[in-house]
Amino acid sequence: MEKKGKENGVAAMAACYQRFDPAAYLQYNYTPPRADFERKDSIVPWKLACLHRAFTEGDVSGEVLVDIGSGPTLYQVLSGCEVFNKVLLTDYLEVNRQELRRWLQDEEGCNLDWTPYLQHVCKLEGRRPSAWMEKAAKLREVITDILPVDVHHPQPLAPDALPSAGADCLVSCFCLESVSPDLATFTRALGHIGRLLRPGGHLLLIGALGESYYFGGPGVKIPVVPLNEAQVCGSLKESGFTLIRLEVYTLPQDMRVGVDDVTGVFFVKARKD
Ligand SMILES: C[S@@+](CC[C@H](N)C(=O)[O-])C[C@H]1O[C@@H](n2cnc3c(N)ncnc32)[C@H](O)[C@@H]1O
Ligand SMILES: O=S(=O)(c1ccc2c(c1)CN[C@@H](CF)C2)N1CCSCC1
Repeated sequence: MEKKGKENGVAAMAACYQRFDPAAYLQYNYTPPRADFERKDSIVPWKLACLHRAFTEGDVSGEVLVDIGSGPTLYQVLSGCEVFNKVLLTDYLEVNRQELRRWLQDEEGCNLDWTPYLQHVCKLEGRRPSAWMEKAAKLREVITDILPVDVHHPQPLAPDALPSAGADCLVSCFCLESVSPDLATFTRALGHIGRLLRPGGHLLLIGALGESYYFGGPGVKIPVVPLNEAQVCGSLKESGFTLIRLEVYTLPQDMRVGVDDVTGVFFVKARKD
């Protein structure tokens, strides 16, 4: 794509996000019936189990974990907060950073109660579900910053955001494909965030398969670059990552409720070469 076209696509995407509504987004994706902990085939326990295993199987360690494109959600770091003593959350929009700050500062006005997610991860860790308050306190202790990020910039974070060696681990969920107009831009963005990671550091990536749009609020239809597994693997290789594990979840028919056209979800654990 010639340079002008690439910039236009990214600019158009940024314009869509000016209408993103964190409260609606949380309601569409993170409350029942879509987010159901009781269903055996539910996506939310699957995602939390993928993250729990990835963070606790012994090869992931260090000081600094960065979540790229956090949005208004915290589930991404519920397992990682027990492994890293410095966790950075990041997002492009101030409205999302404000939502995260409200939870972090235990203020009124949060748009989602994360207790069921905290309790579920405590169960995965073999702790009693009532330990969720301790986990919430741990999160509030280790999340040291909530920063602006733009994955389309070669340097997605402010220069002083990370130690010179880079982060030890990155996690990113439903971000890159949701902010990229095409596969080349997705791959470029993956390369940009890869530069935030030290060599040998780990990337945990969760994303949508086969999705071409989602609603980021009432009437806020946001385009998504539809991906398949082969394209995800190709982009990882092209961006200097070695794949450790790829897992795929296929959405049950009744989970396809119109807020998006996602058909499946991938989980990737990879290591930076
Ligand atoms: C689909 S949401 C994913 C939110 C969350 N990680 C999750 O798992 O639900 C995509 C997020 O990407 C953010 N975003 C939009 N443009 C971005 C950009 N250029 N760089 C980084 N993040 C961006 C949006 O603000 C939004 O929070
Ligand atoms: O956790 S999910 O896999 C999920 C969670 C978030 C998103 C999607 C899917 C797909 N569209 C994304 C747009 F970027 C956002 N999930 C989909 C099934 S029901 C519960 C929510």
